[in-house]
Amino acid sequence: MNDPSPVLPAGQQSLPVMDPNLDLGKTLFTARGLNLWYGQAQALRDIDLDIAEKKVTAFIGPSGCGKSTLLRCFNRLNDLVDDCRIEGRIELGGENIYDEGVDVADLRRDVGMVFQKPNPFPKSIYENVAYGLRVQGMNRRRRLDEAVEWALRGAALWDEVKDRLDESGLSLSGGQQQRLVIARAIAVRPQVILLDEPCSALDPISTLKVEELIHDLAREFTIIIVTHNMQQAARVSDYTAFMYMGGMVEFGETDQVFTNPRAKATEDYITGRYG
Ligand SMILES: Nc1ncnc2c1ncn2[C@@H]1O[C@H](COP(=O)(O)OP(=O)(O)OP(=O)(O)O)[C@@H](O)[C@H]1O
Repeated sequence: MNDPSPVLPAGQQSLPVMDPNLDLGKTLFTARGLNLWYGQAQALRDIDLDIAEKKVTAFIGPSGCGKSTLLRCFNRLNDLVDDCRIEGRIELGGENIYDEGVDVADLRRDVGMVFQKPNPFPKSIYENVAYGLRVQGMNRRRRLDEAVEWALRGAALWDEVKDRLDESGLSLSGGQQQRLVIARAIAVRPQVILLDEPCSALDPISTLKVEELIHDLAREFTIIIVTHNMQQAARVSDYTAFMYMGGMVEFGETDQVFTNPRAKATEDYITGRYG
């Protein structure tokens, strides 16, 4: 019988996941030996991965391969899942974020997250963005005004909402809501923004706006994005990680992964042979 697993080309027993010539520049996260189980089911297997600072890294792969699970490891969101067990380490600034004593609230402030479906609070546009700043103790109106404007400009939304800041965030279109949520995430000036399929609920024009935004945000923030959309990964990311069945099959510069994949499984996936 032929090998039913497309993870490795026939006859190839192991493949260095990372391109040996890859130069990531400064790395922000270093994940080593990461394994994760939901109950008895293993969802991540021996993941080693470096995330470059102020670049966009995309996770791609077929449904259920573990992309969102891996993304949620970077802000310990999986801690909230009963029965989830994690082994291995992820270092941020030399410190293992899974060490006992790490303040998870601090970590999540430093590593913001935006989900698939826009989720503004049922509050005004202004208060949506000011929320995290108020939690941090910023109360002076002038400073809040400046920070809200900065975040809305950063999320490419200011011009569309500057005259309606007191209206509900829920009154915005889906694409505007997603940019509002991005403004809320960047307002507290995290180092990292995790994006879990941020465009999958958006129309093509809103998608384009958010993609342009991702590109601009990478000047200031480190971005990790999960996407089903391979064209999107190719358009927005500097580095791409291809996952399959909980494992990391290939990681490299996005151009290389899409034009000259090293693993046959990557090639099969990006040419649509499975997915
Ligand atoms: N909270 C959970 N409890 C139990 N199992 C889970 C949980 N979340 C994910 N899983 C399982 O872990 C595996 C990986 O799921 P994950 O959502 O990370 O994959 P994905 O690649 O992001 O998938 P998709 O592209 O469909 O969103 C799947 O088998 C999924 O059923």
